Amino acid sequence: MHTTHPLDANDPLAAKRAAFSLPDDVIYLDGNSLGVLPAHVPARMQEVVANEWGQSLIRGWNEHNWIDLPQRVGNRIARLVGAAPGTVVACDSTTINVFKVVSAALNLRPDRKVILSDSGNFPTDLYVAGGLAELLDQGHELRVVAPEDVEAAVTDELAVLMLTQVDYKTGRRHDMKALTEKAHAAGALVMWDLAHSAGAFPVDLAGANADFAVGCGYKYLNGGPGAPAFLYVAPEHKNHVRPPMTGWMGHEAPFAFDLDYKPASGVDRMRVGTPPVLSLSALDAALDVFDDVDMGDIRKKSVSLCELFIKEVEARCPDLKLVSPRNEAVRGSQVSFRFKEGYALMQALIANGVIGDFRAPDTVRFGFTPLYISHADVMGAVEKLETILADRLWDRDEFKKRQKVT
Ligand SMILES: Cc1ncc(COP(=O)(O)O)c(C=O)c1O
Ligand SMILES: Nc1c(O)cccc1C(=O)C[C@H](N)C(=O)O
Repeated sequence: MHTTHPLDANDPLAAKRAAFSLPDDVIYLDGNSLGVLPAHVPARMQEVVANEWGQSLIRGWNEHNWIDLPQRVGNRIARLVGAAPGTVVACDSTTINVFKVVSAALNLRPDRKVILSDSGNFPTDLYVAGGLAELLDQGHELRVVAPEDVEAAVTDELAVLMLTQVDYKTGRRHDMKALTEKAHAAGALVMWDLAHSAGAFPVDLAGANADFAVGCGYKYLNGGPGAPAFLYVAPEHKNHVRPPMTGWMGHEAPFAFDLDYKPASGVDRMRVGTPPVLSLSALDAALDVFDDVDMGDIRKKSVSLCELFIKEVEARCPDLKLVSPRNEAVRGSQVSFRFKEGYALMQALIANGVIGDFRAPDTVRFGFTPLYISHADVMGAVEKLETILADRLWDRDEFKKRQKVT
């Protein structure tokens, strides 16, 4: 196993690894699916559970300002995705936020009926948009084209262009600014799913003029399994959108217990019910690791890690075929390869301490999270990969048996 690599010598993020609790015997290349536990989070959670909840009880809503956690955490995420304060709220799951945002966007384009997306989108986004079109029963259509055909498919029929910036399987990255501009020129609104972008590289929602965005709290933001997600509404829409879920936490005065619904001003109207204080507190604490980090440094190191991985795998594991873009400019922070027995290969890798994941039918996927992964880890992972392939260690029944969650 490599313990040092020359490219790690001047890494401005090297010290960050100590801020995470990583098992010693694991090279973790799956932070794009579930981020790593920041080392200070357990103590913070102990404090929240034992003192905030345990001692303050119901008084905690005021004493610890639990009620504003969605905005406070939202504002911290806003900084990472190039959004102004007061435009992001941390709430619900990404799936639910897709529903809320697409519905609100359709409502702003009542004369148009087409939602355009691509076949590289994460299925939940497509399921939700298709389901919403059915539910509305007003003739809406979800149109799905190949990722490379999106630009040409933008027409003046579009109400909403709904895209995930980084393809979860291949790591291919859409040009957010160019596609947003194109959609706006056609009179459409745009929603970006930043699940594989937020915390992975600099995102500039305001600079791209995006209308809406959603994203996950448990991937590169390290908020823990099932962490709350976030949503963004551009300043020009945030006081006009009509939320589809008119819950009391999106009301202008929830504690007036008024019988009539009046939306809160700003992005708060997209909140629905009581915030999950424990999970939001974990996400809030986890975001501390970004406080003194330059997202430009994260991107620089991410590119370097991905380039090294691609170069070494292609040189040493010729049976693997690269599916990610070779050009870093159109790639996120993950690298995928195709291998016929990809599932068994990934299980063998995991059994040997290298954790990535598998996406059907034949893709092995490796996420590179610069806050806690080094170039030495990349070399260590490639070495295991090379041995497992050379010795056909994947070719065992135990590695071929599918698990419930892959
Ligand atoms: C791009 C993308 N969008 C949405 C989701 C789903 O989010 P959730 O299951 O947290 O609602 C995921 C991953 O699960 C994803 O990768
Ligand atoms: N959310 C997940 C889960 O609950 C279990 C296993 C994986 C996930 C994921 O996040 C998958 C992920 N969005 C992906 O990019 O494939």
